[in-house]
Amino acid sequence: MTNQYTGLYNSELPPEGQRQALRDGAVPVTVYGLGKMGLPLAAVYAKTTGNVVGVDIDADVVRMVNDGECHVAKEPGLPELVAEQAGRGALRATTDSVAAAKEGAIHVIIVPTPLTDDHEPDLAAFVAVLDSIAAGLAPGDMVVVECTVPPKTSSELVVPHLEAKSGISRTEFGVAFCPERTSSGRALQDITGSHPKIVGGVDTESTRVASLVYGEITSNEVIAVSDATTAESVKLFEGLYRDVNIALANELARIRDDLGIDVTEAIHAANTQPYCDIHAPGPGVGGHCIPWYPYFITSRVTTDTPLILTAREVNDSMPAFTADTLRTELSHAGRDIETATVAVLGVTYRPGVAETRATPAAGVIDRLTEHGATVLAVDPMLDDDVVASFGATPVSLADLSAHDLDAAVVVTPHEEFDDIDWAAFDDLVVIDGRGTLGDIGHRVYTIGAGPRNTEVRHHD
Ligand SMILES: NC(=O)C1=CN([C@@H]2O[C@H](COP(=O)(O)OP(=O)(O)OC[C@H]3O[C@@H](n4cnc5c(N)ncnc54)[C@H](O)[C@@H]3O)[C@@H](O)[C@H]2O)C=CC1
Ligand SMILES: CC(=O)N[C@@H]1[C@@H](OP(=O)(O)OP(=O)(O)OC[C@H]2O[C@@H](n3ccc(=O)[nH]c3=O)[C@H](O)[C@@H]2O)O[C@H](C(=O)O)[C@@H](O)[C@@H]1O
Repeated sequence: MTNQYTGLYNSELPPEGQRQALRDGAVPVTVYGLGKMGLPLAAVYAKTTGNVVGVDIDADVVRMVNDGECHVAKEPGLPELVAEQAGRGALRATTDSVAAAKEGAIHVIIVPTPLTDDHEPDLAAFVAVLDSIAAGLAPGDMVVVECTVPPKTSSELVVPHLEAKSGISRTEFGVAFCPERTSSGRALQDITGSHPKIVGGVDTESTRVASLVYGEITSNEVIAVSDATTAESVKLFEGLYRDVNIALANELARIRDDLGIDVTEAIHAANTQPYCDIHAPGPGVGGHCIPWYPYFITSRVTTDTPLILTAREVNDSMPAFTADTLRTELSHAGRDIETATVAVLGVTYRPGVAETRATPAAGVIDRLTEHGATVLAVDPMLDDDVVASFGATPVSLADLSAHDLDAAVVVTPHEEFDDIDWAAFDDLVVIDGRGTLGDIGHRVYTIGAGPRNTEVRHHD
């Protein structure tokens, strides 16, 4: 197997020669995973290097990329970039991961690293990619891990696994953890410059190569930390910080009725102090990142982590709190949730992102069902079968007013909900999960802010 390319690890070229080789396409890049994060990343690598092959197990994704189409919704600039890079031959896609590994000199891994039901990191897809890379690894290659992994994965799994499976000494290839710090909906700007890029290698040469590569990808600074485990921890700490601070906001929202204030108003005022950054309360914490990353730490340490786990308990309690609050508000209005028809608005984990992993809507639907309610659900980004899989009756936004609703719960405020004609409904009781509703002419309880417009109405 000979690769007519320049491997950067232990390269004898001077640094500027390495950068030029990268920009000239003489350092082929293989990106494993072409999803919400992998496709924008591959497209940016293609724009920078002109020589990227993307790997995905989903043949439809591969076909669309090769046709210059973008399967990721609501990513500004991405459809144009994919079309442009595929059109000029800078970005190709394949399901043949081994063939693609043999072509690559830089291997970028950005496949799902989910959690099992018993809160263990599930690295099956990640290891499958390692096996493919091992089959195509060559001396001088660089492996870049962008998907979030537990601490020590790069040094204690990636390196020995690749060395054993490829037969190539660990002294001949590089491995670095370079976390994806991207938010859906702003992927291209996040990948190319919103934040400094963190890189951490399993050895000095790996850190050097990762710094050189990302110096060409981002317009922001590249922060080289001490090693790969430090970089893995940076990514997880960011997520832990977010989860714990959302939990504080949620706990404050739970005591809102005791205090009799608008807690979100108090949070906004408190945050005018530069040392205070209390996050926003809501119906729960979803996605395959923030609610899962804490377990990437707790599953790997022996020391007790009461704060991390308590924050998870608080955040996981919010879907039930939301449904229980609706039951209370209906009761205050003289109505019984057991005979109520309730519409859950928004099933994805956050607006504008077609992702349902760990969505709070699941817990809200479950608890409403436990209370005996008839539960409908609306989500403009999801197919009916996906919505139905959560145990609710799917309803289109257009048909919603045809239903005799008693209540609604806004879990995920998609922008399409701004057009709802609330006047078309009689005497609703509404839970506003994210504080996005204005004066809609119905009784509303906003998580964190509390009830408004509560004068009793006669329900015919
Ligand atoms: N979604 C986000 O906001 C962020 C995610 N991340 C990290 O990136 C990872 C991926 O996230 P997303 O792109 O959102 O996931 P996604 O589910 O949107 O896309 C994953 C893609 O990988 C493909 N895939 C699965 N197994 C594969 C395999 N063995 N080989 C090749 N392709 C495979 C899937 O077909 C899919 O197209 C996450 O698990 C997380 O660790 C990091 C920062 C942000
Ligand atoms: C530290 C941080 O801000 N991480 C970001 C986060 O993005 P993600 O797509 O998971 O969305 P998110 O805004 O964190 O929201 C996660 C969940 O938490 C909820 N949420 C968020 C912020 C808040 O104040 N209150 C709240 O309840 C959201 O509704 C959602 O259900 O996780 C991404 C990741 O690591 O995958 C990361 O790249 C992103 O930069």
